Amino acid sequence: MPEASDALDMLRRADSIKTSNHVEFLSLLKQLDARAASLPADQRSYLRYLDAWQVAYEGSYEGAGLQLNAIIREVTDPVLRFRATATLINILGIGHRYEEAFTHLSHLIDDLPNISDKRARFQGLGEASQMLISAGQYDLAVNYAEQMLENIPPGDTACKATSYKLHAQFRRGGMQTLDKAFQEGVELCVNTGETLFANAIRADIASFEIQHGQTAHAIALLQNNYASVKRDQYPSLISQFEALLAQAFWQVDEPVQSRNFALAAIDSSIKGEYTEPLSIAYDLLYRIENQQGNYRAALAYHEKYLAADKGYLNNVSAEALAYQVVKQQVQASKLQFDTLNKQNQILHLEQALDRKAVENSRLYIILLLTVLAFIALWIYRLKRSQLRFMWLSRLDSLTGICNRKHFLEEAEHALHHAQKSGQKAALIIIDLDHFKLVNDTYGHAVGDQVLRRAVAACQPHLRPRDIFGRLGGEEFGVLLHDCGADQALARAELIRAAIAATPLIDEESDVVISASLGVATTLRCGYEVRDLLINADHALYRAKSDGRNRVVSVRMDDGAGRFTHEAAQRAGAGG
Ligand SMILES: Nc1nc2c(ncn2[C@@H]2O[C@H](COP(=O)(O)OP(=O)(O)OP(=O)(O)O)[C@@H](O)[C@H]2O)c(=O)[nH]1
Repeated sequence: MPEASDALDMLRRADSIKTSNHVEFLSLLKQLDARAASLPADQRSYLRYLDAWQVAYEGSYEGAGLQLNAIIREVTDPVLRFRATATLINILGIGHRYEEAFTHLSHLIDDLPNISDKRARFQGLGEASQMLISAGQYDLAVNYAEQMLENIPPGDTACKATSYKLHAQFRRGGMQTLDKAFQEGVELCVNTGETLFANAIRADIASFEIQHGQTAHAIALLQNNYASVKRDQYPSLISQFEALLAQAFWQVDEPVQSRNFALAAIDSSIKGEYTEPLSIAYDLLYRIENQQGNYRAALAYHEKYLAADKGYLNNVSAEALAYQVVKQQVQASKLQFDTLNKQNQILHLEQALDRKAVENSRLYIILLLTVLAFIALWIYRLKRSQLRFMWLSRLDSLTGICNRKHFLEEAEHALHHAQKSGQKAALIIIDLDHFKLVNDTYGHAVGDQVLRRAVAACQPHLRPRDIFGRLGGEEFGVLLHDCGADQALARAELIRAAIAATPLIDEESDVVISASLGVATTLRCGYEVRDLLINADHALYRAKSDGRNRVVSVRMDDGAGRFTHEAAQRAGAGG
C-alpha cells in the first residue's frame, strides 16, 4: 500500500507527463488504480480525473463523458471540477456536441477568474484556445494561447501553448512563407520532451509545405517522425500524419505509397468520426483507383469521400455555428442580466428617491412646524403685549392701581353682581388733605412719592376682592365687597389711620399727611356707582368741611329726600 504522500507524488507525476511520456503515465495510472481503494478521498478524486482523461485520450469519448460528468457532479474540489469540465469540453468537441461544448466553455471562461490553481487555469485556457480553433475563431484562439504563455504553471513548459498558437495561425492562413516560429516551436517541444506537440506542429509545417510545392521536404519531415507519432498513440494525430504522407506521395507521383498511407489514415482514424484526414484519404484513394482504371473501386471511394467530406464539412460548419449560437445565447443572457441589473438600479434609484421624498417631506413638516411655532410664538407675544398694553391702559401709571375709568367699570360690574346675589357693598372716597401744600412745600416729585406711600398704606386694609383705584389727582376710591355700613365705616377708619401714620418723606420726618374719607353704602344709596360716588363725595365734602382727617358716612335719609352724614371718628388733628 503506498503512503499517502507517495500516492500524491505519483498522481502529480502522472498528471505532468500525460502527453510528454504517455507510456510512463499509463504505468503510473495502473499502479494507482490497483491501490485506489486505500487512497484518501481527495486523491481518489484526483485519480478518477486522470482515469477519465485517459479514457478520453484513447478515444472512448462516451465513457469518458460519463466519468467526467460524474466528477463534475460529485467532487467538491472546484479545481478538479474545473479541469474535468475542460476535458469534457474537449471530448464534446470531438464528439460533435458543439453546442454543449461551447456552453461548457462559456461557463469555464466565466469561472477562470475564480480559479487560482495555475495548472487548472492553463488547462482551461488551452481548451478555450483549441475549441476556438475548431470554431474558426483563430484570433481569439491566439489570444488564449498567449494568455497561456504568460502563465505557465510550474513543471510545465511553453510547448503546448506555442503549438496552439502556431496551429491557430496556420489555420487562419494567409502565410506566404513559413514563419520561423514553427521550427522554433518544434525545437522547444522536442527539448521539453513534448513529442506529441512537436509532431502536431510538424503536421502543420508539412501541410504548409505540401500546399507550397515543398513536398519532398514534407515527406522527409513526416516520415522521420512517423514512428514517434505512433508511439504517442494519439489516433487523430497518427491519422493526420498518414493522410499528409498520402497526399505528399500522390503529389510526387508515388501512388503505391500514397494508397498505403491513405488506407493507414482510414484505419487509424476514430471509427464513426468524420475527420479531415479521413476525407483526404478517401479522396486520394478515389483518384488513385481512377488513375489506374479501377472505376468501380474509384466510384466506391468517391462515394465514401463525399460522405466523409460532407460529414467533415458539416462538423466544421456545425462547430462554427454552435460557437455563434452559444455566443448569441451568452450575449442574450448577458443582455438580460444587464437589463435586470438596470431594472435593479432603477429600483434602487426609485427607493433612494422615495427615501429622499420622505426626508424632504419630513423636512417640510419640520419647516412648517417651525414656521407654525414661530407664528404661535409671535401671536403669543403679540397677545401678551396687547394684554400688557390693555392692562397698562387700565392702571394708573404713578401708583399702579386701577385708573379712574377701569375702577368705575370694575365697580359697576361688582355692584351689578352684588345686587344680583343680594350682597351689600360700600364705596369709600379717599382724598388727601392739603396736598397742594405738599407739592408747594416739597416739590412735585415728593408729591408723587406721597401719593405712592398713601396707596401703599391703604393696601394692607383691603381684601383681595376689593377694588382700589385712583379717581384723579390725590383722590382714590375703594369698593368694598360684602360689606355693611358699620364694617365700611370701620375699614375706612383703619385706612384713614394708616395714611395718617405714614411719614411724609421718611421715617424720621415728623411731618405726616392725612386724608378725609367719604363712605356710601348700597343699603342707603343703591347699587348705581354714580349714586354711590355722589353720596360718598357729599360725605367727603362733609369730612373736609368738618376739619379733615376724618371719615364721614352717609347715614340716613333726612325725610326730605336728602341724606344726613355721620362722622365716624376723629383720629387726628388733620390740618
Ligand atoms: N405731585 C402731584 N401733585 C398732583 C397730582 N395730581 C394733582 N396734584 C396736585 O394736587 C393738588 C390738589 O390741590 P387741591 O385740589 O387744592 O386740594 P388740597 O390742596 O389737597 O386741599 P384739600 O383737598 O381741600 O385738603 C394740586 O396742587 C394738584 O396740582 C400728581 O399726580 N402729583
